[in-house]
Amino acid sequence: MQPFINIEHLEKKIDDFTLGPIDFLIEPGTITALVGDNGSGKSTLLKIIMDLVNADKGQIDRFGLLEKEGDWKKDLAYQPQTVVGYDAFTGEDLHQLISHWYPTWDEKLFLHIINELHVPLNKKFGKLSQGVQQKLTLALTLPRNAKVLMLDEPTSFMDIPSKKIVVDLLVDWMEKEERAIILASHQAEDIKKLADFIVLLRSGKMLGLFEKESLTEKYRKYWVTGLPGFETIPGEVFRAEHEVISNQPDLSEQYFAAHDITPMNSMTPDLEEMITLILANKMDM
Ligand SMILES: Nc1ncnc2c1ncn2[C@@H]1O[C@H](COP(=O)(O)OP(=O)(O)OP(=O)(O)O)[C@@H](O)[C@H]1O
Repeated sequence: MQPFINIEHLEKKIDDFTLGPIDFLIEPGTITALVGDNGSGKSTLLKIIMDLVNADKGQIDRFGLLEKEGDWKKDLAYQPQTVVGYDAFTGEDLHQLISHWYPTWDEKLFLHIINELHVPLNKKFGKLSQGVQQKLTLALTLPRNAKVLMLDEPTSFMDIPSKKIVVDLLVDWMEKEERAIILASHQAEDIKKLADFIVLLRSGKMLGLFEKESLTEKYRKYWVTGLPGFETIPGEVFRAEHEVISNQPDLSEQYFAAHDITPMNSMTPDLEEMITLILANKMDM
């Protein structure tokens, strides 16, 4: 199946910051999370995909159309981290304006989101709290029914119950047609629940595109005392005082047995921990 978006050798320099080279595909039916430390280039990458910022090198193929050709914008719905120009309008004003621009607008879905997230439509956007602004913005983005939804930190200001509702709304939205989501997020729970793939960015460099499970499944974390400090055990990719993470648990456990070492406990490491270690460059990949 043809990918919705194909990004090849993309690079962008802004002052002393360099994004890229970036290479990845967005396939129909997938959710990809862009994850990286602050200032790693997630928002810039989304803006380049949306053609709001020009890249210096590389190319983006959107729905089979290269670069600037064709009318692809209706197929890409983008929710920026901060929306500009909404403040003076009420939710209802924005609803009327935006729903008219999109022939595929799903009014039922809009009303459902407003209802689920308790968004008042009679107040000016600028007077709403940041969390409610995010809810209203999502309600004005999701019903456009684009093929690809690009969300930049969509739940960062929301309360915990609302974040859960948004995850459910996005899962439902994905199920209706062949669609895809690109999500820039620092929210570990959203990433865990939603992402199929994770693009890791560190200071503008793409560390890779990982299947979410691949970041945890093959690893095992052991709590262990009595390890020789001078020797790396088979499979070891990370060590702290009484912790070892291994990418070859069988070999590590053979080593423990051969050296009369009994781990106090072991478990599959948490996704958040693995991402933290990789971004901090503390783990051998
Ligand atoms: N308009 C701009 N002018 C100057 N520098 C910019 C501009 N936009 C982005 N940058 C720089 O580009 C880099 C990447 O910023 P970007 O906002 O893309 O990161 P991010 O990963 O989205 O960060 P965060 O997680 O904090 O939202 C930063 O160093 C930032 O200062």
